[in-house]
Amino acid sequence: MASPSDRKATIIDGKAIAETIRSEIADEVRHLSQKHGKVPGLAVVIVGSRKDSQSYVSMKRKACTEVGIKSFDIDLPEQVSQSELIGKVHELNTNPDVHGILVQLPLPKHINEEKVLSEISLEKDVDGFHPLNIGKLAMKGRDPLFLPCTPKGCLELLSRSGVTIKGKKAVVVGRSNIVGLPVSLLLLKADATVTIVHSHTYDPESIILEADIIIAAAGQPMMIKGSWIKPGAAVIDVGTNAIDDPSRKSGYRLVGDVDFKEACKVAGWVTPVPGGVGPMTVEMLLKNTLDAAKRAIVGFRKSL
Ligand SMILES: NC(=O)C1=CN([C@@H]2O[C@H](COP(=O)(O)OP(=O)(O)OC[C@H]3O[C@@H](n4cnc5c(N)ncnc54)[C@H](OP(=O)(O)O)[C@@H]3O)[C@@H](O)[C@H]2O)C=CC1
Ligand SMILES: Nc1nc(=O)c2c([nH]1)NC[C@@H]1CN(c3ccc(C(=O)N[C@@H](CCC(=O)O)C(=O)O)cc3)C=[N+]21
Repeated sequence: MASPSDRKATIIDGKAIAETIRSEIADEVRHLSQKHGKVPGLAVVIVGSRKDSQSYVSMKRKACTEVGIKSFDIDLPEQVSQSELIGKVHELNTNPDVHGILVQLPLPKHINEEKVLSEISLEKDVDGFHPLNIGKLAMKGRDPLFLPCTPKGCLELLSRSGVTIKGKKAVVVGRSNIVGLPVSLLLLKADATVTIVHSHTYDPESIILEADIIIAAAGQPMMIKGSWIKPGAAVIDVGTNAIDDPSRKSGYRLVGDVDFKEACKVAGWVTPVPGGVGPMTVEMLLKNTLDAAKRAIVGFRKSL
């Protein structure tokens, strides 16, 4: 008889799934430009010079170029004032060649994130971070124009792996505006019973242990041990944490919020870090930009 330690989870290959989606998007972009003579445009705004933000932004810009989306690069200095940044957003709102606008987070402390995100035109909010888009996500019977990219990527990974959500117990670890909260709302819309664990939760282990689906987005390296996972559960690891690793040239490596090795022995499905949710986030951004361009160019309407 197989002992629990022989159990082998299916590793969800986010990178491969993202590549498939990328070629579908590239085909659609080509089709759109042949038929209408216009290409989708994405403005990526970065303020300051945080290393991690710069690396994420360059990944997004490179991905755009690869599928034929025109990337508008807006690099602003750390000291830029809130009103200058909002002025830039307004300019992009009225530029007909720009179909999507992304303001990379976090912003410097002197800038009010919510104020800036609220100024992005709803039709161009490809990050899905506009308060009205999030509000609609939270309400029954309302559909936001765009779903936030990381949460949308998590659900896409589940559905492409054949994991159903309806009626399942889902536990989300983290409640941030960009991941934890919207992914909880999406799971709820998909008819899961959702519990949210955060930094004040008493005994997170026993709550997580009940989950059929775990979404880990706490930013705590390898916090979730194998013994916290119900055998057969689907584990989606959003965490992207750099930890010191002197054996690497870079001096660090990326780990998730889940102990991947242990999870592989217990879970039914598990996503790796890197190569899981991260590449899907980028793909969902391209997809949202394509949808925004279709709406603007051919008046395409799609319920999300
Ligand atoms: N792969 C991808 O595409 C993306 C990956 N990420 C990664 O996901 C992780 C989360 O990002 P983000 O949501 O922006 O992070 P935040 O720091 O904004 O939020 C973290 C959340 O986790 C909760 N939390 C922190 N520590 C614990 C703990 N010990 N137990 C339970 N809950 C805890 C916090 O609780 P409280 O609210 O009480 O403070 C908070 O709600 C990071 O590693 C980030 O790098 C983020 C975006 C995209
Ligand atoms: N306005 C805004 N929108 C965002 O979507 C947004 C943001 N701000 N701020 C920061 C977070 C973080 N984020 C990631 C995107 C891709 C990977 C990704 O592709 N990761 C690769 C590894 C990348 C590497 O090797 O460094 C992977 O997991 O395989 C990770 C994290 C988007 N974010």
